Amino acid sequence: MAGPTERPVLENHYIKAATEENNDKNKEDEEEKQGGREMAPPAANPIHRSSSRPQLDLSGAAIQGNFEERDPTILLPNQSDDISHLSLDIGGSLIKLVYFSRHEDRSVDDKRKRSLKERLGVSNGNRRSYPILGGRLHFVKFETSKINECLDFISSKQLHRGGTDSQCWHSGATANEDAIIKATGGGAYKFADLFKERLGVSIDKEDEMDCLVAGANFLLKAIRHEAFTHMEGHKEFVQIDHNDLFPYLLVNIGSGVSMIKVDGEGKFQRVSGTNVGGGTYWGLGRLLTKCKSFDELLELSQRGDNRKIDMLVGDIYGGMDYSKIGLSASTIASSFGKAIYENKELEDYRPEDISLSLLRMISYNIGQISYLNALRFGIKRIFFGGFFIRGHAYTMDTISFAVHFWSKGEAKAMFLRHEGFLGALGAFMSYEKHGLDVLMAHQLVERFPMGAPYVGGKIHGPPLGDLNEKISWMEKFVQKGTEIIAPVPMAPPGTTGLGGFEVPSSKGDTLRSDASAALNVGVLHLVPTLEVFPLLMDPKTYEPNTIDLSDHNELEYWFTVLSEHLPDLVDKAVASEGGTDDAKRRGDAFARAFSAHLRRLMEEPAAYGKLGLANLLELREECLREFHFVDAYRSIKQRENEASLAVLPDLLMELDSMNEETRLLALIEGVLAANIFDWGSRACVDLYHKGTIIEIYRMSRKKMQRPWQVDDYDIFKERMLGSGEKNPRPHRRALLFVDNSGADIVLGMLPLARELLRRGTEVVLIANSLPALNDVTAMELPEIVAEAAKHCDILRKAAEAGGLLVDAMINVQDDSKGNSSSVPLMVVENGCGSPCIDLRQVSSELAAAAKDADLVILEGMGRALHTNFNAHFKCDALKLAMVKNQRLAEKLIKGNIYSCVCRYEPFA
Ligand SMILES: Nc1ncnc2c1ncn2[C@@H]1O[C@H](COP(=O)(O)OP(=O)(O)O)[C@@H](O)[C@H]1O
Ligand SMILES: CC(C)(COP(=O)(O)O)[C@@H](O)C(=O)NCCC(=O)O
Ligand SMILES: [Mn+2]
Repeated sequence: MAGPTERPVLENHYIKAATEENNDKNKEDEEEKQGGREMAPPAANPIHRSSSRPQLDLSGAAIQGNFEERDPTILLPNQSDDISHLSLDIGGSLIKLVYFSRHEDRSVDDKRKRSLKERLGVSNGNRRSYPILGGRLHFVKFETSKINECLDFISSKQLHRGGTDSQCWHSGATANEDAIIKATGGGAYKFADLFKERLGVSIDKEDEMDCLVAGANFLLKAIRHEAFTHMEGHKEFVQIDHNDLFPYLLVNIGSGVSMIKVDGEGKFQRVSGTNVGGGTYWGLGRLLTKCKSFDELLELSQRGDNRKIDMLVGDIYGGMDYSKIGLSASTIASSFGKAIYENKELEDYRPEDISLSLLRMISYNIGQISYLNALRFGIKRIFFGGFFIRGHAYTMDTISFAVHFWSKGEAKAMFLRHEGFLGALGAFMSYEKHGLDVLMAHQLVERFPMGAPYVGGKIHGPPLGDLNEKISWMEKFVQKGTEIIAPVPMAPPGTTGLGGFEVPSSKGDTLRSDASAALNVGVLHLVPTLEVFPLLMDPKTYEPNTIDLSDHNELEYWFTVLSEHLPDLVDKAVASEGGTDDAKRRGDAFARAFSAHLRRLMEEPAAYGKLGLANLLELREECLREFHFVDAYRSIKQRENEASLAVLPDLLMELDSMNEETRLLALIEGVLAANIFDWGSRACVDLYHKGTIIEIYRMSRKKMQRPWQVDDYDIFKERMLGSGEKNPRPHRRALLFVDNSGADIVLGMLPLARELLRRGTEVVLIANSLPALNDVTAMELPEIVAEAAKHCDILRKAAEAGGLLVDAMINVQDDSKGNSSSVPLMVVENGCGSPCIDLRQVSSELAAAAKDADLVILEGMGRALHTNFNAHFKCDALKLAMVKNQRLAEKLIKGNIYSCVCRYEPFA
């Protein structure tokens, strides 16, 4: 288990200016060196989930001092980061820093995409008079006593140069003489001169309460899993209804405590506070225990027994309860009360016991005063923020217990994942026209890269400047035999027993070190182009995940599946990058990083927010991208596409020889059979050693017998072909969420698309924006369609009408010019880079394409089973998948591996 002892390792290898952004430049350098550009998919990365590459000017970069020294500093004298905005909250104990790094818009707006946008009515211009920028929000903190390190950090990242004034938020202006940084907290006044002197910037002071409230309101509205309850060691995320947020009581526990009644945006009143707060615990605790750090003090408390120093009811009542007024013998009657009558000195008490008594005293007191204020104003919800809480389970349990106890369960204590950053976020929001205030949950994606800077001080966020640094840092851990920990810290599992006034039964063993990033926050990606899929029946109640991993058995099972799959994935990833030594090293680092995430999540499943299987599968893809594996299954996809395209003409001929009814069934069978090509499934990968693609496809087709385990085919058939004489009206537009490359798309989904086109339905093929396993991407699909169209008039005309063949079809005789009657076939990216799809966050093109659609077809295990199995739509929906996992088959559909799902849900 990692603990504070890891700090020296971090410190040794930290390079101050080599920051996260360096990754991107470095990546480009590496790609250039390896000639990897041609291999990589086109530079267009239309959805900036993780692919931003702000440019750094590395010219003149130099290590100051000896690399072997602790803390070597790299200076980048010429680097002016693409516009950054910085805001600060300088408190009595800690400096909180929020900064923004911009995604550079690298999307290639090619001819095909432009025509698609026109067709779909997606405007490039924003509805606002100024665009909301895509980018990333980073959260870092420093101890206020180490303000110089904070200034070094700002200076090394040039954070003060981007945000010169509110106008340059959009213009990318560089430094000027009048640079201004928004800051709140007392230090904004106290240190204003120091900032001017050291960085040449002026501090624009923002009111602390305004900022706290603005920050809290933003988080509660825009971050989906921000607020949670924590009772008796159990953490549960709370869905906040935006229309029913106010009033609430905000209790910010910093050095001191503020209690603010919040009635709306900018509408609030500081109703109370207490001087017994985080500073009291840390200050008094330091004096009484001689602890050197806050975390040390907190960790001591976990091994303490407060009965040694607190006076309990039983101590006064001779071991008995005072049951008449509901006090048990073990209730604390008087914190530290035992010290008055025992003839002992400070040295006679264990620091562990003192720390726990102090923590309980302060937490109960704050909980109680908060409750009284909530009662005063008839408020039921209390949100607690501030770094006193530090994601520490015992602290939260104690506060929750107090609120619950005194309010007799009427009031609820809730906590915030960005607990200490409310003020800094609020200050950030006070920059005019940044657009943050109007961003909504669906436009924010939180990522957890290894070693994202989180904690300042000597560490300045782990030493992970460029990828090389990141890998060296991880290798050092391995050499030292220290377990690598995921970037997000860990509150001890099962921290408390009863909480409350009883002696906690277990307080956990170790407190995750601050050095590993102390809270449950990642890097917040702002992606203004994401939208909620408009055809969702009820976005508010929509939950993408079918499998909830908060069930420990479930988590354990999927953890094992993903762990066992790792070696094969690493092989493929390394091979996809030419099998070079560099690729092997990155592969190794990826495996360690992803394993660390898995371990971290096993210990605390809610560490990164609410965890579903889709999140885990996406995390794996993100982690691959983090280690610069652009497309691990590239060559496999290519090989399978080619093999499948070679047999497509025969399949089409066979289909065309059938009558309508036989053909429709054959098409659905074909989709289900071809969904067997899934490199994410252990069972399927084993299968691929036993035959060629075509052999496996044939075998799968042969076994495709109805009834399927879930079989709504007859209703679907009736909707498509009607019954008796009546010919039903064809669907206007079908959205086909396609899955895998190769046979799946070529022999399964494309023939189905062709049938829909033949019947007069517009078809939109929706594919991933970024690679994930062997899934086909929106970038690859036009090429595949073009190849298929060489063998098929229907596809060709439709693709032409859809603007798909603008540059892909060179060899084909065009006999369809002027044929305006053909129904278009389009390809649209979904905004994802995962085998699953969260329909709350899709590309704006997909949202636009959905406008006229009356049929949604979701294909594959990831899109139709792991996610969206229970999703309802405002149109007809067909979910098609082969279940390639025994346990899932049993659990979800009471079937077996290779059972099939054909679920049709007509819109009433
Ligand atoms: N690494 C740390 N160093 C010092 N105090 C910490 C640390 N982590 C958590 N704390 C607690 O957080 C409190 C500061 O919380 P914060 O919300 O930053 O308030 P302020 O704005 O007053 O500094 C400290 O008084 C202490 O109780
Ligand atoms: C990653 C996947 C969801 C991809 O399936 P697909 O959407 O391609 O049908 C699936 O392969 C999966 O759940 N794999 C893990 C389970 C296993 O290996 O059995
Ligand atoms: Mn897939």
